[in-house]
Amino acid sequence: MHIHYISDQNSILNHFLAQLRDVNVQKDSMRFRKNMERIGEIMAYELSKKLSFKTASITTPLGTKDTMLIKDEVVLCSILRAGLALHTGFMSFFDEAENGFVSAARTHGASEILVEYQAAPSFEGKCLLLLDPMLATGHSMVAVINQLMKKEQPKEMHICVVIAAPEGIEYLKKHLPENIHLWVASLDDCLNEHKYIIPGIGDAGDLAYGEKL
Ligand SMILES: O=P(O)(O)OC[C@H]1O[C@H](OP(=O)(O)OP(=O)(O)O)[C@H](O)[C@@H]1O
Ligand SMILES: O=c1cc[nH]c(=O)[nH]1
Ligand SMILES: [Mg+2]
Repeated sequence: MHIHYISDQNSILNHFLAQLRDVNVQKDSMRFRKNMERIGEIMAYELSKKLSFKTASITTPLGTKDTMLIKDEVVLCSILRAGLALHTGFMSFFDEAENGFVSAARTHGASEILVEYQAAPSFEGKCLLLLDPMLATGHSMVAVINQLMKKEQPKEMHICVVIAAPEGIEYLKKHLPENIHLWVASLDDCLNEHKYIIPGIGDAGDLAYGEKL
């Protein structure tokens, strides 16, 4: 697996991550969603550097300019619910991307994953980006990928997460093909006994959309 840490250099990304984590700022769920979106935009920009490009000739009012434009067909697929705000950020940069949504529910203390809902376009031969802010045990991500890959194979797969636990990364390495890319904004310390990332941010879905029953 090729792992890319997008916060290995200090940048304004640190501010957005700090606000996501800060218990006082977290009370403002609109800011939480906005920061998730902004991190999606930054990650989309960094990831775009690894895509395939082709030359295009652009006509200006005064001449023409050869420019390198993205050749890959991009499909964005987020995991419900917490992936939605991140998805919005990616969409605002990959404006021609097709979009898919898959549900994953952690049951029995996060050891079993229910993947019940799937609405995704064909990604055969395309560049598939899987979006979820949290990679904790990695079980949700692997369950979703196994479900999606039953029928089709993308040309390239990029997993995009904001906060990752080392346990989740090890799980992906064990259960997914080697040629996958993993994009991470922050690598945190470990999981607690409830499979939450420490120090993490808490429950990303609840912080963005409110507590569920
Ligand atoms: O790596 P794992 O241990 O599988 O955990 C990560 C999953 O947990 C969170 O979703 P959650 O189940 O809380 O659903 P939600 O988005 O509806 O809150 C998160 O957004 C991931 O999908
Ligand atoms: O820390 C965690 C782990 C899983 N899901 C979350 O939202 N947060
Ligand atoms: Mg949740």
